[in-house]
Amino acid sequence: MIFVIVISLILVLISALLVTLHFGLDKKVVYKNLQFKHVVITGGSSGIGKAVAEEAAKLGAHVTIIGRDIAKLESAVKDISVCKSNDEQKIQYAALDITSDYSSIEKCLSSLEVDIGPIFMLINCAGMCICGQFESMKVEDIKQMIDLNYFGTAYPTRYVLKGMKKRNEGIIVFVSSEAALLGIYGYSAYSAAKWAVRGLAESVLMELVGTDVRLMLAFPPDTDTPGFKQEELTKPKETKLISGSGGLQSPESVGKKMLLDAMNGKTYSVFGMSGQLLATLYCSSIDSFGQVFMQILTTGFLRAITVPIILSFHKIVRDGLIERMKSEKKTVQ
Ligand SMILES: NC(=O)C1=CN([C@@H]2O[C@H](COP(=O)(O)OP(=O)(O)OC[C@H]3O[C@@H](n4cnc5c(N)ncnc54)[C@H](OP(=O)(O)O)[C@@H]3O)[C@@H](O)[C@H]2O)C=CC1
Ligand SMILES: CCCCCCCCCCCCCCCC(=O)[C@@H](N)CO
Repeated sequence: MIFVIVISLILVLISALLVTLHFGLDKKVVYKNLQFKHVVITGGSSGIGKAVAEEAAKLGAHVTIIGRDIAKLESAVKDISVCKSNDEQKIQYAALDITSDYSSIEKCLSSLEVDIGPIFMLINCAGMCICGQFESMKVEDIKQMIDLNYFGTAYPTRYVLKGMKKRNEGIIVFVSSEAALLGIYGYSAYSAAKWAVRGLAESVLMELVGTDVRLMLAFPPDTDTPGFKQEELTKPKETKLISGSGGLQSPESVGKKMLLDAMNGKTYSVFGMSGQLLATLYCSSIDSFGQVFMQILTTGFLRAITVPIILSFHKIVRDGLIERMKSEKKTVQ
């Protein structure tokens, strides 16, 4: 009996491999340098976005950062300029609220292209997280999560796609979050927006098959940025405990890896063990035969590891509930 099962599994694997070979993998597009290429980074005045901007400047790019606060933009331009690899590079900013209507986004980005040149790389990094139990969240915050994290990515992307497809070159980066790979207590409204970012990315990706334009989706875990420090102030204890188990990265390491992964034609960019684990289970990119083979060998085993982890998260929530009930009783007495 076991012999029959093993033989059938091997036959299934071999036929799957033959069919995969028949269709062939998508062409891998690698961009080796950014010398004098125009790189636009929304949210480039702080945290992860600023770190990516500094890396792009080191690689010789013309860099435009986008944000709302002009003092922050000016000071970031100074810091990014220090990273330039030659004097002809232009480092500048554009003040724009990325939640504005489409025509404002179009106007801003097209004027940047007139000034500096066609956008070669768009990094959609502007975003933020407001945490809380869903029923207690301000209704306007729920909408803000989608306006900023989703539309703030969708609109600039819609604008750059036409030109990139026409020139048959370019890279778009979407910054999602590990919170778009599994639902987490306290991240509801934010997570839904980052999940939408993932849905958009994977569909647009398929629309780019056959071209040399690439789109990469990044899933950072907690990263020690000004935005993260702000979010920690109101984050429920349960969210801190669960989210913290993914570790804390530095914006510099996330920014550097993100930029290199995008230039190397990766579909997903993940950070640390938690990112590897979650992406293997829930994303399963098809970049190489070796990668697919590893996925086939490991996913069952990884599922066995993650089920107890997820259940331990549920225990954190149950413990929090018991603690709150106890303290409510005390205050009544
Ligand atoms: N830090 C973390 O733990 C993680 C972060 N992420 C994601 O990474 C991205 C960067 O986060 P992080 O570096 O922590 O954030 P920061 O708060 O440090 O920086 C956010 C940047 O976005 C800009 N921004 C915010 N709102 C707008 C707006 N309406 N229009 C234009 N620009 C705006 C800010 O400038 P200004 O305020 O001047 O507009 C700033 O430049 C976000 O999308 C976040 O969701 C994902 C996973 C983990
Ligand atoms: C199922 C397998 C489990 C394996 C271990 C997984 C650990 C989960 C950690 C999730 C971390 C989510 C971080 C989101 C950070 C973020 O987006 C905010 N900080 C935004 O600012």
